[in-house]
Amino acid sequence: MLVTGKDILVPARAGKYGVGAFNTNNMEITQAIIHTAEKLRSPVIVQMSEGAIKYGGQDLANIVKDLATRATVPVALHLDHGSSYESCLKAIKMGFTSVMIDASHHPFEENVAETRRVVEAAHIMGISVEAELGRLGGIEEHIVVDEKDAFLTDPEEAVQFIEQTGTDYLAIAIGTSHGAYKGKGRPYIDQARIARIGELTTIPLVAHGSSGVPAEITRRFREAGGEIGDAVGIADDDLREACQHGIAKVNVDTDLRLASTVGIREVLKNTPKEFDPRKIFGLAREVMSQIVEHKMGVLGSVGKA
Ligand SMILES: O=C(COP(=O)(O)O)N(O)CCCCOP(=O)(O)O
Ligand SMILES: [Ca+2]
Ligand code: NA
Ligand SMILES: [Zn+2]
Repeated sequence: MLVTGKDILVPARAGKYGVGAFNTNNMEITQAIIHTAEKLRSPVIVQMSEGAIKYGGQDLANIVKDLATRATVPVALHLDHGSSYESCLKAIKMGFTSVMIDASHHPFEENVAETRRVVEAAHIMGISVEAELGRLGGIEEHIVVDEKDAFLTDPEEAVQFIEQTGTDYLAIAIGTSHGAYKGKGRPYIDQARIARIGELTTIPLVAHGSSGVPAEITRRFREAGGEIGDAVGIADDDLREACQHGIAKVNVDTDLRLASTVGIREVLKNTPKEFDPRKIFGLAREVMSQIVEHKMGVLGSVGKA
């Protein structure tokens, strides 16, 4: 059933488990996410960035909404990294049941003001809101936040921010970053900071940049002709621990990008005579489903629907 993000995340925070928020850009990715959630009896969030909306538009949103509505588990359709009030309202008009207003690159007061506007409008329409305080390293949706400017979320500021905005859940900067290159060795994640914010707040917390970039996937990626450097993602144990301290929404896009590319490259490499799109995209869907299954197991959302 199609529900709001709050319907999914409030129980997750209370139950100390994480719910995967997986980005989609086409039908096969959407099927891999929602069919796997049904198979595992797991709630799930399907999210579209502004880039995905540009790419798939209402067509893609309708595919997600239809699968979500017919799904036997709770599914929310979420706008990822909404860059403006207008963008959030447009997404709500398209049928999204959850929207992120990402104003975290603005000074505190501006972020509060922009977030409040979205919260007021979204709540009138029964839609829940994700806001962000603090900056991830790496490439943010609209700006490059280089390491020295990246700043982690201040726990006391987070309390103020939540009180002043009424946001339903909060993305916090805890050392993670978007993309396949999250650092050398074991990427840094500030568990003490998560725990502190979790102690001081009650709303669900959101971890961006949570792809694990599994070694098996990068090995297959190279093996099938792809080129990727020493990519590394967040360790499964670090994600598990973060969900014990208040992280309830866990954003994953890169792992699905890598998995779908592995599937496509392997078909093209191993069966050069193949040109049936169902074969070419079918293996990608299968590899992505395996990734979604693994992630739901790590986060503890299996059987929670
Ligand atoms: O936190 C994450 C994903 O983190 P990850 O990179 O670790 O998977 N996200 O919010 C996904 C961001 C995707 C935006 O990319 P496009 O604009 O190209 O659609
Ligand atoms: Ca941001
Ligand atoms: Na988001
Ligand atoms: Zn993100």
